[in-house]
Amino acid sequence: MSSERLDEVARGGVPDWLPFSKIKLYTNAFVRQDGKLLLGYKKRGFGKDLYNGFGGKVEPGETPAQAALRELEEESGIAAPLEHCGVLFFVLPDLEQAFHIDIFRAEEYSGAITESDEMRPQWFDIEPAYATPNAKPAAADGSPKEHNTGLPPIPYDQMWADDPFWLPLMLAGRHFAGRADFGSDGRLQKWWFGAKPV
Ligand SMILES: COc1nc(N)nc2c1ncn2[C@H]1C[C@H](O)[C@@H](COP(=O)(O)OP(=O)(O)OP(=O)(O)O)O1
Repeated sequence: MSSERLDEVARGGVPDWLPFSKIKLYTNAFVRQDGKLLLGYKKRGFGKDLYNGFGGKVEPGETPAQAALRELEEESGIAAPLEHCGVLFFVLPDLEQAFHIDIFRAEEYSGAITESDEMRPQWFDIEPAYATPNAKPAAADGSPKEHNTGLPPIPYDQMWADDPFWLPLMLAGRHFAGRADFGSDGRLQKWWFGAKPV
């Protein structure tokens, strides 16, 4: 991401950021198509039982973009023309390492979506009203709105607590960056998110 200033989108929590002694590089990739967002239900390991994009550690000798393509294929069976759209940094109290995560997105894919040992892929509705957490779909006259896709909404209540801050930015086509520090209860304890001006 360029050094252009970001507009602050959200900030909150306690005064001080958590310390960390090591940074590990990760990726996370999101594919959307025809009003749908593909997420994976994590079946094991870190983030088990949460929905997320497809991603993991950047291996030695790989660029983040190469790692993102590899992880997407390994975890969901598909290939996609991924574009970099954001950077996130997370610190958890019980982990020595901090997470530096390059986020990628694509609007098309090839191959057959396939469940892996790690992830069970599932499509969700990204009807604009659902792009923000807790939003209820409504027509212009206020009546409940039919879904075009018939799919469930993005399951923010089964995702990491940071996701409601930046996922809507990604869905809106913004470039973003942010940091979130977690408490030992799994809740956010301090956060900041920003996006490139539109
Ligand atoms: C702490 O907050 C987080 N929020 C979100 N939205 N995503 C996160 C957070 N912390 C980690 N992640 C992402 C980063 C990666 O995409 C995955 C974790 O990757 P994993 O540990 O599964 O890495 P792999 O290389 O696939 O692991 P294996 O060794 O099991 O193959 O979560």
